[in-house]
Amino acid sequence: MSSTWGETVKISIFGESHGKAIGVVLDGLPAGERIDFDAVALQMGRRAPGRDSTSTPRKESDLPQIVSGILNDTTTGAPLCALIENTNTRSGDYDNLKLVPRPGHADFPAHLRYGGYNDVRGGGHFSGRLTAPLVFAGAVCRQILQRRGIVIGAHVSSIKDVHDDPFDPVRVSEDLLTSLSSVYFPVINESAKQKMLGTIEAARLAQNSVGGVVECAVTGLKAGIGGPLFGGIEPVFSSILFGIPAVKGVEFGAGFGASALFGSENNDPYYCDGEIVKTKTNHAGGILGGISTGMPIIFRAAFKPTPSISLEQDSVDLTAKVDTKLSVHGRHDPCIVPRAVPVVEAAAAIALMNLINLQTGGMER
Ligand SMILES: Cc1cc2nc3c(=O)[nH]c(=O)nc-3n(C[C@H](O)[C@H](O)[C@H](O)COP(=O)(O)O)c2cc1C
Ligand SMILES: C=C(O[C@@H]1CC(C(=O)O)=C[C@@H](OP(=O)(O)O)[C@H]1O)C(=O)O
Repeated sequence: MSSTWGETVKISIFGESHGKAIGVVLDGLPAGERIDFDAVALQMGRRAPGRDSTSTPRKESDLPQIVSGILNDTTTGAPLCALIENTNTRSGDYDNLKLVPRPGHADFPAHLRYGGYNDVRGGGHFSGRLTAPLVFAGAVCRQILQRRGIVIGAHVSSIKDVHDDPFDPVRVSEDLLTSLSSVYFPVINESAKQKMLGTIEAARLAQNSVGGVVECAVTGLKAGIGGPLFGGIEPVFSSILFGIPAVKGVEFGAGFGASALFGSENNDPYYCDGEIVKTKTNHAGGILGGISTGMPIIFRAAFKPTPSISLEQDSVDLTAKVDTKLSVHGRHDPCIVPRAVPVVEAAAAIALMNLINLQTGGMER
């Protein structure tokens, strides 16, 4: 299983949901970067399971143990390794799933791909739990970026058919991103959140699940970062975002909506703000030709509804090769989206560290 991503700053995520621990090795970080571990814990806590009825009841403290790469709260330049223990596993929930795969989860294709040797407990290496080390890595990277004026924040843009207000793609402020990125279930319009909570609770009570969209913005990225074709901002961001379990769509700026506009509507007209060239609109989401324009980066990631639901569904018995019924019992998120917000922000931070390449002086301190 290849769970390594990145070139200049490489992350390697290891572990399984019901194994002893999960973790990450971060390679290529600049040395001499002070890391605020309270700020790291804040991000880990926003994603951690066991919060309330919007999340899985599995409780984990998700406190990272630093194995290497940090001395006196400062990066040494050596690979940074962090371990996160699994303390609250209930593997009996998965006894029957080895033989009867859950529709919508990775059980069946993973069984074929790994000859039945994959760990199905808790989803094994396919589990959303593996986003805990991703958030750790992102929490480290975002501090290094923040020191250079780059701020990342996201909100729950929709849950099923309930929508939050969108970001203003031209004027999204650092202050808004900072406040969104410090809380669980961030929204711009609090009244939308109440409706979203109702939608998640109704699905949970009906033994079902719902999906939704996370919208993320980045400010402070200077113009001229990125490149054409495969090394551009969109491909680099997309490849890490699609690595997040349950992500089924990624769009930048006006995204799919741009396909329904005239060129005259979609093009973002330029103007001079003193010495700085800006655009009056930002359908491009701050990216043209894979390169930053200096306007805010805006993108969205769509999450499918949680696959493990207790409603009865059709499955198969892989040993007897007969059709059967399955209702999944265990501890699952009725909706992945609220916990996935810090995961999307983390993926953006790691992607940006690769695009900027601090080792060759991409952005001044
Ligand atoms: C933060 C997070 C939490 C998740 N929680 C659950 C869960 O409780 N139950 C579940 O069946 N899937 C959950 N998932 C989704 C599955 O891990 C995912 O659907 C599965 O690995 C199959 O991958 P795919 O949907 O990308 O094809 C979660 C994903 C994330 C990112
Ligand atoms: C533990 C976490 O979420 C888990 C993600 C997950 C899945 O299939 O993705 C299934 C559940 O695992 P378990 O059955 O062991 O409770 C969730 O609780 C976490 O995110 O830290």
